[in-house]
Amino acid sequence: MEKTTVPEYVKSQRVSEEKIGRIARVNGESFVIWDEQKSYFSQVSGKFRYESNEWPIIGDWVVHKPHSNDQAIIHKVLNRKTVLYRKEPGTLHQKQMIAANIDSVFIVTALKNDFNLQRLERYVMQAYESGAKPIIICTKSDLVENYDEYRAEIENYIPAVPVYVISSFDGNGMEDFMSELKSGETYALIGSSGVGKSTLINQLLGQDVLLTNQVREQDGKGRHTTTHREMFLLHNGSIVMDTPGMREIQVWGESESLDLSFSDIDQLAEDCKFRDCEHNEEPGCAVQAAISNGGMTIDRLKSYHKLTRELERLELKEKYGAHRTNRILHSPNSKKF
Ligand SMILES: Nc1nc2c(ncn2[C@@H]2O[C@H](COP(=O)(O)OP(=O)(O)OP(=O)(O)O)[C@@H](O)[C@H]2O)c(=O)[nH]1
Ligand SMILES: [Zn+2]
Repeated sequence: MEKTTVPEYVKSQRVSEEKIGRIARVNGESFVIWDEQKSYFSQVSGKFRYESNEWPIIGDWVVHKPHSNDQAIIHKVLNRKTVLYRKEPGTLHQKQMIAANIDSVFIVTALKNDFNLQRLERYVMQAYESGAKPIIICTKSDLVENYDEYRAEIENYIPAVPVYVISSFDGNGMEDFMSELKSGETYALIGSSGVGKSTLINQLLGQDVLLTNQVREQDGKGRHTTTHREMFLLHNGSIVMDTPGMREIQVWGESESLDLSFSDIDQLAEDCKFRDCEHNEEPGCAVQAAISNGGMTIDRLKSYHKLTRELERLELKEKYGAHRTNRILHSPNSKKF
């Protein structure tokens, strides 16, 4: 039976003798909570259901009241430290909360086939957006000879984000990567389907808890979609979340997270002649100068521009609604993206 330790930022929200626990599994309207003594199956209270327009999400700290040995009612969700979002499927710009109170997001990519620097960069933005720290993990190093070249390419393209290269098959890099995991910290994995997220979680757990694609293929059932979200306690006391539904890339958010993931461009831009330099044709542009003298690649600037435009578009949508925005964006005078 799993239990957990309540951190200070959560304890400080406790009123008198309230019991605090953490949502460790979400399956529709059923939850599993871990508290400091034990775990409970639980549901939200009638009042919560009536008054709140948001359901608890995986990783949430909640106030709960046990009503039997293994059952409890959830009364309140406590303030979240970080929230990981995705775009609501089938909508243009609605955000859906996926997971809460994550310390670091593992951005998982597989070497060789899945490798795409721009896509990685977007995942990094998504992580910054959540408030958590991004960490890049390249899996399947056993499939390539030159994995250090891949690592160098990423480190060069996305500075200031740690990169780990691992193989769940031959164990390469695993020790180094596992030393990154700290007791009491919460990690979520995101990345495309098939990159090896479930395999990695099984490795970390030391047992096959999650079904991997390989198993699904072997048992003839093919791909199946996991609908529940769950977190796992590792032997060293850290927590890893499986968050199905984080497979696709979406971009949204505020320009602030753009600045964070493009800190290199940001830094150069301080020397641009104009404060509002867009680093195109402006005179005295330090970013263009860096490109000329080989200090930065043109691709990097291109993806910066692309993301800037996507974010602007999103902000417009949020401001005016999709219908109006489409008209603005598709009017003959507007830039096409
Ligand atoms: N060669 C190699 N294959 C791996 C490695 N890790 C996972 N795989 C294989 O890659 C396939 C996909 O792995 P999964 O762990 O199911 O991938 P996933 O990211 O969880 O996929 P979804 O659940 O669809 O998101 C399986 O066939 C694994 O056996 C690795 O380190 N090396
Ligand atoms: Zn400039």
